[in-house]
Amino acid sequence: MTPDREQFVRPPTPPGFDASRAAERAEDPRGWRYDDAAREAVHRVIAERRDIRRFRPDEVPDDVLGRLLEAAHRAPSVGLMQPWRFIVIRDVATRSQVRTLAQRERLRQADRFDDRARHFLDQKIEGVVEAPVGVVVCCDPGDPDTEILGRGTIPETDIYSAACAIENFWLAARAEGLGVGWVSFYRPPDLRSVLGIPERVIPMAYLCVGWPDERPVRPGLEAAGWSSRVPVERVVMREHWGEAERADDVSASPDRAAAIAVRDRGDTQVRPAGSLGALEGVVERWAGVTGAPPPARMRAGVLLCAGDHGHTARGTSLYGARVSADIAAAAARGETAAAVLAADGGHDLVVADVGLREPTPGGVAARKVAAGTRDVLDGPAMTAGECSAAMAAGADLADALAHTGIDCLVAGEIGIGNTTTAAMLAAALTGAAPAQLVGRGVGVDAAGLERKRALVADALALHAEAIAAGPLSLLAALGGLELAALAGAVGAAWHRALPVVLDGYAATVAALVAVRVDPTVAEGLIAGHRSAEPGHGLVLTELGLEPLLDLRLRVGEGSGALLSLPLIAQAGALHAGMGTFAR
Ligand SMILES: Cc1cc2ncn([C@H]3O[C@H](COP(=O)(O)O)[C@@H](O)[C@H]3O)c2cc1C
Ligand SMILES: O=C(O)c1cccnc1
Repeated sequence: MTPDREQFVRPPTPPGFDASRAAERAEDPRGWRYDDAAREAVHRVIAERRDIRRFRPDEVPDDVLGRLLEAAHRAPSVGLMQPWRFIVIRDVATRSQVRTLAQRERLRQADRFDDRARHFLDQKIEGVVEAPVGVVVCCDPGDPDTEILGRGTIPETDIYSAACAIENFWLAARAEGLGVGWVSFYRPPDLRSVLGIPERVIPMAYLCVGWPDERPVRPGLEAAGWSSRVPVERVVMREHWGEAERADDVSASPDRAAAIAVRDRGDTQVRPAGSLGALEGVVERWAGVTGAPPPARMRAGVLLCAGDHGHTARGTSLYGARVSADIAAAAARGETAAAVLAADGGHDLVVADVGLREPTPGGVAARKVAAGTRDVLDGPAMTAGECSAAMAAGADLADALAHTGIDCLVAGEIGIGNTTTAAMLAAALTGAAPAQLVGRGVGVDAAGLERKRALVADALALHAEAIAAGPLSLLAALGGLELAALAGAVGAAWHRALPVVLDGYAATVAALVAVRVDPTVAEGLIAGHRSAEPGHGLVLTELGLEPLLDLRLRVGEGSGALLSLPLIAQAGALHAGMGTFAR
C-alpha cells in the first residue's frame, strides 16, 4: 500500500508573475480577452485614427502629452532595444524653422510631379506652426556593432520598432481627441541641423500635435480622390506569395445604373421592345462593365496565350507539342486565322508564350513560366507557384493591353492538347461527366476520343483531393499554363472595367476558373461564339452565357471571338443611332 501523500499546496504567485493556471488556460483558452466594450473601443480607435492637418491654437496639457509619450514608449522593440527618442517642441521659432523646411520641400517636389500630384501638393500638407506641439520621433540605432537580439539578420529592426512607437502615440492621441499629423516633408540633414540631432540618429517623423480643427471621417487622401483603401482581401495571401488579388486593382463592381440607363433608352426606341434579342443583352452587359454602350468602332486587345500539355505524350491530340510553337510563331507573323481577323479588324494582337515546350519563337512575347505542363497522370500538372505565376503573367499582359486604351479584351489560346485539359477542368468545375465534355479537338479519330475520355476520367480520380480543395488548386493539378494565364487575364480585365469577349472551349473554361475565384468576374464576360466542341456549350450554360455566333468553328486562338466583334459594334451603333418615340 502506498502511504498517503500530503498534497502539495502551490504557493501564491508573487506580484508581477503570471497568476494563471494551466488548467484554467486549457479550459478557457480565450480567457485573456477583454470584454466586448473594451475590444470595440480598440478597433474604433484604430479605424478612426486620422492624419490631421488643421489645428486649434489651444494648448495641449502636459499630463495629456505625458500619456501619449508613455503609450509610445510601451511599443514593442526588437531585443527590447527601445531605439525611439522624442523631442518635444513647443517653441514657435523652432516650429517656424521646421515649417520652412517643409515648404521648401513641397516646392521642390511639386516641380517633379504631374498635374494630379501638384493638385495634391496644393492641399494643406502640414500644421507645423498651427499645432502648439511638435514631437520629433527619432531612431537612435546606437552602436551598430553592439549585438542586439534580432538585429543580426534585419538591421532595420530599430526603425521598425520606432515606427511602432509612432503608431502607439497616434492611437493614444486619437483616444484623447487630439490630432496628430505626420510630416515627412523635410530632408533629414536639415532637421538634424535645426534640432542638433547627431549624425547617427534618424529623424523619422515630425508629428504635429494639437486639438484638431477638423474631424475627418475618411482619410484626407481618400476624400481628395487621390487613392482609396483597398479591400483587405487584396493584401492577404494564403499559404504562399501570389494568391492575394493584385493590390493595384481598381475596385470593380457592375455598373447597374449604366446598364439600366441603356435598357431604358432601348425601351423608347423605334422598334418593338425586346426585338433586338440577344444584342440588347450584350449592349446592357457592356454598359454594366464600362459605363457606356459598345462603341460603333472598336479596337480590341487580342491576347493569345500559348502553352503545352504533358498529356499529349499519351496521344490526346492529333499533333505534338512542336506544333504549338509553330502556330504561335505563325500567329505572330499574322498568318493564322485569328491573326488575319485581328489585322482585318484593326485590333491589337499579342501572342504570348507562357508555357510552350519549345523556345519562345520570334515575335512572341516571352513570358514562359515553364516548358509545358507535366503529364497529369504522373502528378500535378503545375506547382502552385507555377500556376500563380502563369496567372500573374496573364494579368500583366491584360493590364499592359488595357493601358493602350483598347475597348475590350479578346481571350484566346494556342496549345496542342488543350481541349483535353479544358475537358478535365470543366469536369472538375461542373461535375459533368467526361463523355459530355470531351470532343475531337483538332480532329482525333474514335480511338483518340476514347483515349481522351479515359485520360480525363483517370486524371479526375487521381486529383480528387486537389479538385475538392478549390478552383486554384484544381487548376494547378490539371493544368494548362496558357489557361491559367487566361484566367488571370480575365480577372485583370474585369478589374480594369474591360469587357472580355470569349473565344472557344479552352478560353471559356479558363474564364470559368476565374469566375470560381471571383464570381463577379462573370458580369464582364461576353460569349463570342459556340465552337464545335460539345463541352463548350455546356460550359457557356454554366456561365449563363448565350453565344453570339454558332458556326461550328474549331480553330480556337480567338477567331470566333474576333468574328463576333463587328456584331457587338453594330449593336452599339444601333443603340446610339436609332430614333426614339417622342411619347
Ligand atoms: C494548325 C493548327 C492551328 C491551330 N490554331 C488553334 N488550334 C487549336 O487546336 C488546339 C487544341 O486542339 P487539341 O486539343 O485537339 O490539340 C489548340 O492549339 C487550339 O488553339 C490549332 C490547331 C492546329 C493543328
Ligand atoms: O473550341 C475551340 O475553340 C477549339 C476546338 C477545337 C480545337 N481548337 C479549338
